[in-house]
Amino acid sequence: MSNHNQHLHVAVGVIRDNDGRILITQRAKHAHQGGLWEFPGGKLEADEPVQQALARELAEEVGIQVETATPLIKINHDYGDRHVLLDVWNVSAFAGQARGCEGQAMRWIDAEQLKEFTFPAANIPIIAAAQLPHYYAILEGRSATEALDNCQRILANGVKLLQFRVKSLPIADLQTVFEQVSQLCRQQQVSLLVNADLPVDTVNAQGLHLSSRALLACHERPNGYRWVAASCHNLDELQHAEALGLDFAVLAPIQATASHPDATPLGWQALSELLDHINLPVFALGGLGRHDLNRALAAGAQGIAGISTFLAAD
Ligand SMILES: Nc1nc2c([nH]c(=O)n2[C@@H]2O[C@H](COP(=O)(O)OP(=O)(O)OP(=O)(O)O)[C@@H](O)[C@H]2O)c(=O)[nH]1
Ligand SMILES: [Mg+2]
Repeated sequence: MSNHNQHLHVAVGVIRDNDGRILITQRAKHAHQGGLWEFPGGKLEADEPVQQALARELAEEVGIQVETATPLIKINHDYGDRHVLLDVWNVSAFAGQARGCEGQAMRWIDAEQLKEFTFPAANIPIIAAAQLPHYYAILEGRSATEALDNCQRILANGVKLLQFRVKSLPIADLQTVFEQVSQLCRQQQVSLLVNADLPVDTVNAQGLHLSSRALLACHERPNGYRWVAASCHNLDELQHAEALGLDFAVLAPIQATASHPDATPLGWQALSELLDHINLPVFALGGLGRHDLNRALAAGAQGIAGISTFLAAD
């Protein structure tokens, strides 16, 4: 029987142990995408809820009992012979000792090692999502002193992903602040993305964050960065970011915000509907706080981006 145009809904688990390592297994040689590495999981049965399928598949394939699972990302991918909806969950607590119940090879690896293994094509955004944290802080400041102070407050809150969006400073001050922020980020293993008018040769940042205008002017992914992200406000911009192969996007505004009083908020429902069409980790931004994380995850987002919410003490 031909599988052509088959639509499969698949429950997939990114399982983490107490050290934050991730479990990967190798697909059987003769299976679809055989021999490649994967995150354990499998097809939903008729009328089976996705979380139940996740628990069943992870028990069958790697012998664990899921205790805590939160949504990570949904991927729609067409392999030509079949269409898959990969419904991917972070499994942060489980009982039992993982083992390859079907005789498959299995490894526990650090998130940064994921790129050393070959996964099916659909997994590229899953890997980015698994490597990214839930919070993305945007650093602003009206003076060098204020920017540096804000940076220290953000890092003290445990943020591991930071966008440098300091504008309107004399170039010499901007460069000095950038150097100081860079150094703090290196010391504290924080990934830094630059969204500022700095001369390219002074920017030794790991990442680049494109404004929506810069995104639309790009025809290919900028070279040489560990992370490239973009600010988006609608489906067109999100699709452009995905087509360029960017690592993630920020979508705004979700709620009303004092910093952009004229912008119409998208709301949670529109966020969720937009994300159903996008295979990219997306942070929700605009009028949100850290307490909105679960709501953002339920809508299919990677997490929360923000400015002021990361300045306040936890
Ligand atoms: N489990 C899993 N499946 C993936 C991943 N990436 C990906 O493209 N797939 C695709 O999702 C589809 C379903 O997965 P599966 O073969 O694990 O389904 P299953 O466990 O129910 O297999 P079975 O038919 O042997 O019972 C396959 O076409 C597979 O290629 C991944 O990371 N994990
Ligand atoms: Mg499977």
